[in-house]
Amino acid sequence: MTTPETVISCSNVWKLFGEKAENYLAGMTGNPTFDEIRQAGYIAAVRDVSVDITRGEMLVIMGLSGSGKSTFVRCLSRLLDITGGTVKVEGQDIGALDEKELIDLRRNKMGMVFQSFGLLPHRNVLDNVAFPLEMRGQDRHTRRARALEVIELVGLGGREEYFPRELSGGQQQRVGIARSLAIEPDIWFLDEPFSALDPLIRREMQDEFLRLQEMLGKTIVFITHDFDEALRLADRIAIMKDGAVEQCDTPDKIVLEPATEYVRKFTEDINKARVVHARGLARPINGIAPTGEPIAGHTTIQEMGRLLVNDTRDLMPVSDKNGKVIGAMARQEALDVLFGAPA
Ligand SMILES: Nc1ncnc2c1ncn2[C@@H]1O[C@H](COP(=O)(O)OP(=O)(O)OP(=O)(O)O)[C@@H](O)[C@H]1O
Repeated sequence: MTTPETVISCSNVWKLFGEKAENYLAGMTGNPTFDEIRQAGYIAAVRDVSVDITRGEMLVIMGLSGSGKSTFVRCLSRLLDITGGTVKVEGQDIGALDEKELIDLRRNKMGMVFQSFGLLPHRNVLDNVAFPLEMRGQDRHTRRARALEVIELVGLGGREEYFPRELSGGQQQRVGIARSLAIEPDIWFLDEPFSALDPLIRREMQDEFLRLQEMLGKTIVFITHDFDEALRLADRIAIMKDGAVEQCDTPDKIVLEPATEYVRKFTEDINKARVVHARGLARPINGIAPTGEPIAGHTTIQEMGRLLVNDTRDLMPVSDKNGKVIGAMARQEALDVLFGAPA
């Protein structure tokens, strides 16, 4: 098995707001809480965060308002300078880049989408999408061809001549997405891109987004404060509180094994059967392999509800997407997730 390649690596990242924050951080002893730091006159927007993001992964950052999500993601592209720690992008310490190198990195490797769509009102869809290519100095013909391609990709083919005011919120956000895709970024930062949309459109956009990701396989950091959205999209979820990451894990792990009381509270109202997959319950096979038809690892417990109830096996083999058996799932454990484990 090949080890996944790390694209972004954060080690002990701190971002404090306040006068001479570096000095305060350098003199800091122990592990002060968010409130203790505030009493000293600083806001600890990001507190000692270490996380690696691998190629093609979708990491969803979630947490309540003010927990540090946007600040953290801004540190990853050095839109904000960090107070302590290191952020490496493809092995390069971005704190060591000069202004020009930084602009090149952002222009060539990184795409960003924000909640406020940020479209240029006097430009039509085509010209909005082509804008970053224009900034790169590409000729008219090349930018038009690329813009048309991504407009098609996000499902807005035929609306190239429309102006933002003639589009719905969902369509405007598609333009925002197309614009950030135009430059073919390897790394994509999305800060609550769907939160201004009404629930139905939001769900449609999530489906659309999953479809796009299936095709493009980008490395994505996606912020949301909607847990359902996080569960639908994420390979891993990082839950932030007071600037720190409480847990960074797969959705299955987050709901099955919350690392802290805070995470447990976050997950308590979630229908676990909808989130947990067969692969999340699969354990390595010791001794005799279970028999019978394997369960596909990506099946949720909810999807296999009927099978679980009717099957008689204690242990069921679980397979990966190539059909290879990767472990065994105890049927009782899956039934406990389905019906809620007895207290
Ligand atoms: N420029 C700034 N100066 C001082 N404090 C700031 C600044 N930017 C953010 N903060 C503070 O840092 C903390 C984290 O803010 P941040 O915007 O990262 O949170 P968030 O989780 O993204 O919130 P939201 O979901 O509301 O966008 C908050 O306490 C905020 O008030």
